[in-house]
Amino acid sequence: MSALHARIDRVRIDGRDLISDVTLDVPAARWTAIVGPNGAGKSTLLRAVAGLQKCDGAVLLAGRPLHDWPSRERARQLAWMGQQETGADDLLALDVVLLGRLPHRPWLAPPTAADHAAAQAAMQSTQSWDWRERRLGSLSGGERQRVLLARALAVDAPLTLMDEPLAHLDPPHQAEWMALVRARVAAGHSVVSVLHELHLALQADHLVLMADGRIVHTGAPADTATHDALRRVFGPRLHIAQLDGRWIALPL
Ligand SMILES: Nc1ncnc2c1ncn2[C@@H]1O[C@H](COP(=O)(O)OP(=O)(O)OP(=O)(O)O)[C@@H](O)[C@H]1O
Repeated sequence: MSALHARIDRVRIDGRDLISDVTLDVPAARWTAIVGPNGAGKSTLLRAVAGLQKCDGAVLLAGRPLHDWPSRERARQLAWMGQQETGADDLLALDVVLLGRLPHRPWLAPPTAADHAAAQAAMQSTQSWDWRERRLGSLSGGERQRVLLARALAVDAPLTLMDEPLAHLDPPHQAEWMALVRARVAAGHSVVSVLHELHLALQADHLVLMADGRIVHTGAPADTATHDALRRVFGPRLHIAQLDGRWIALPL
């Protein structure tokens, strides 16, 4: 079964169709990367399938319509990491990560020892535990990103959607992020990430390529058809080659 299946006829904002005729199938226990040029509609699609953006269409989460899920259950099933999220700047980093545990406890109940343990494990896995007592707004872009990643991981949801999770991360932490994703997928979880880093997207299990509000190709990152589609969308200067057995893409 798919972790998520979406048929989106359109997303219309201010009289403009930002997404048209999209079918997105997210395989279970796999890492799916969504790529495409600026303005292609990647974030809009991710927000629509997460239920954060109104759309014409239907989204099935683990086979059940998204809007049929009781909200707390849905929040345990689907974790979200958005792009440039604001609003929690005054909170301590640890409290931000503990927000990820909210769906696991009754309304207004204080965090349990298990919640604290999950938050600590998540922060240690993103190397953000050291600044647990610092306010989110005082952190650098990359430090902040690692706290927000820890919050998404602390949910421990079967499906995690991440919009540009690598923004601001230095190369070692990009590699760490990929190892975290791999570990989650090995444990049976599903991950969808919108990425601009094509060299990392090519390490995913499944690639979704968008352009002009549509999905123009889906396939395995190693497939020649996927490479041809990437060059069609990003231009012939995109050089795709193998390095140490992995596919990389460079604009040359
Ligand atoms: N709230 C909005 N109101 C009007 N237009 C919007 C809104 N949100 C997005 N758009 C437009 O929809 C199009 C798709 O935006 P979206 O953010 O989904 O693209 P993207 O592929 O994620 O881009 P990027 O790679 O630059 O982040 C863009 O042209 C954008 O300007």
